[in-house]
Amino acid sequence: MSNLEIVDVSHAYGPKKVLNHVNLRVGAGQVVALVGPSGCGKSTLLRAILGTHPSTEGTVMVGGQEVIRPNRDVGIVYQHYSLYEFLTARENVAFGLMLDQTSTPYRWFMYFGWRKLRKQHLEQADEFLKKVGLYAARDQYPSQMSGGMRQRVAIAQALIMEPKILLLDEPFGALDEATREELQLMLLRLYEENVRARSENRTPPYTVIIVTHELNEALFVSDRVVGLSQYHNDGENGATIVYDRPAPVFKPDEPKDLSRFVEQKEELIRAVFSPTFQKDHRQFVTFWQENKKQPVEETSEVN
Ligand SMILES: Nc1ncnc2c1ncn2[C@@H]1O[C@H](COP(=O)(O)OP(=O)(O)OP(=O)(O)O)[C@@H](O)[C@H]1O
Repeated sequence: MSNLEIVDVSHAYGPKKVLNHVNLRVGAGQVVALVGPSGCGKSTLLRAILGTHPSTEGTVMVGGQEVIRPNRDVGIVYQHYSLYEFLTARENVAFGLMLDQTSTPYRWFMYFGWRKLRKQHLEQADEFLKKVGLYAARDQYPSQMSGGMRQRVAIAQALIMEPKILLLDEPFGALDEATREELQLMLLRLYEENVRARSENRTPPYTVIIVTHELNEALFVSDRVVGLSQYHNDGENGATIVYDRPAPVFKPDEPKDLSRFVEQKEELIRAVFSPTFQKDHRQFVTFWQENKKQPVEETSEVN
């Protein structure tokens, strides 16, 4: 079973058709970069996956369940961090678990049980802060942190809920170049956990869709690039997936060798961003055919 399955999703805002028969299947452990021209409907698609704005047609399934409202199987981190200013890093990360696992009466009337649970949640938060390289700052408040540190906390805050899919909506867009690179490496480190889990026959823990305007970032941090675009033969009825191919996988300790994806970046620019490159939109939608390592049942393609 795929972690995310988008089946024939179309969306319109009144008469304005934005998404046009979008189909996408994402397996556990994939890190998908979602790119596309400005205004093509990336946020609309994310909102349908999140369940805040279900699509006008089609179905979104996460972990085999139809998404009709926000739920804990889908996490999201936005460009502008939304941490609780009055909580430390570890308290911020533990906060979701506390809300999920305790009620107000429980916290009031089961004081000792609550204290014990809280200790466990804070310990779990510490583990996730280690994963995002922020353990040393666990007792700092957001006002004492840089933008990059806050974004790491936001990612740990989302990961601790163990979502079936984590949506990252331009997560590094507000950061300077050097900090952005550090956070990209952090994502590659998380991806290494997926690789390790796969090699030990465990389910890889992190399944991610990252929306980014930066094509170098898209190709660097993901193992699959999906292009959503209105530039295709039926574009007047909205954007659809016109590109879906594997991306090169980098290791965090390797040099960032951009030459490994120069050709693919040019292909992506033509296939997704060029208004004049007329094409059958299936031509570059070949991820499952190309990725032979996936189980057989995943190879029948969509769209
Ligand atoms: N609530 C809304 N009501 C009407 N039109 C909307 C609404 N939200 C988005 N749109 C329109 O739908 C289209 C897709 O918007 P969306 O924000 O999903 O695109 P996007 O690809 O995320 O854009 P960007 O890359 O610029 O963030 C745009 O033309 C936008 O103006």
